[in-house]
Amino acid sequence: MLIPPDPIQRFADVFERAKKAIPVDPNAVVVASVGADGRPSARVVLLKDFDARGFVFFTNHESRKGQELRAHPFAALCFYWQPLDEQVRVEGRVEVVSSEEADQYFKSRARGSQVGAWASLQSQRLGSRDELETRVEDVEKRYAGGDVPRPPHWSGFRVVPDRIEFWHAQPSRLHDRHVYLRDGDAWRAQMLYP
Ligand SMILES: Cc1cc2nc3c(=O)[nH]c(=O)nc-3n(C[C@H](O)[C@H](O)[C@H](O)COP(=O)(O)O)c2cc1C
Repeated sequence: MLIPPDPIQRFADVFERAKKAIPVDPNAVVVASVGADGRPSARVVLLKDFDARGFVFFTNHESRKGQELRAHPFAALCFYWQPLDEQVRVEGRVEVVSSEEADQYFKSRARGSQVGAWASLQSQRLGSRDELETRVEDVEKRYAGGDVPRPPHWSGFRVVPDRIEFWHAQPSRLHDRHVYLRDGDAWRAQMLYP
């Protein structure tokens, strides 16, 4: 098989197929970060945008992942689309998206999610559900009758890829692995043993 030259276009093609095959959250992706002690942590987020600049998700920048990614700005993403028998791994440096980009996405969110972004001290210890509900009510009161602004601690991270790997299952169990390594402005593709 000839390896397609552009991994971003290839991702776009696979993602289109994933959206058709998977009714719920086809954009769910595991993101791994590394703590100050060198210990990795991983969780699922939703991919909200991607293009040649990178892969974007939104979160609380004071959360565990937020603190880790700001202190050590490298991440690994891992998509697995079972109906497609396809895994895509993306690695690279992490940047914070522009305020305009974050504002634009925040405005498109449901009001409940906007309120939640203020009310939730994501990843901090929560004493009780009541405590959380009281915080939600307080935020609702504060912004009653008006728009909910984007909290300063809530924004997007863009993973700027320097390595993208496509893994595709083969019936022989000798699966296909194509890795793309960034080479200046271009990509260099090679196969890997499965
Ligand atoms: C399907 C799914 C989608 C999720 N999407 C997001 C998301 O886009 N942003 C986010 O901050 N957390 C999202 N979460 C919650 C995270 O997995 C995680 O619990 C939370 O961000 C706290 O992670 P941390 O303590 O490592 O920072 C999602 C969870 C699931 C299961």
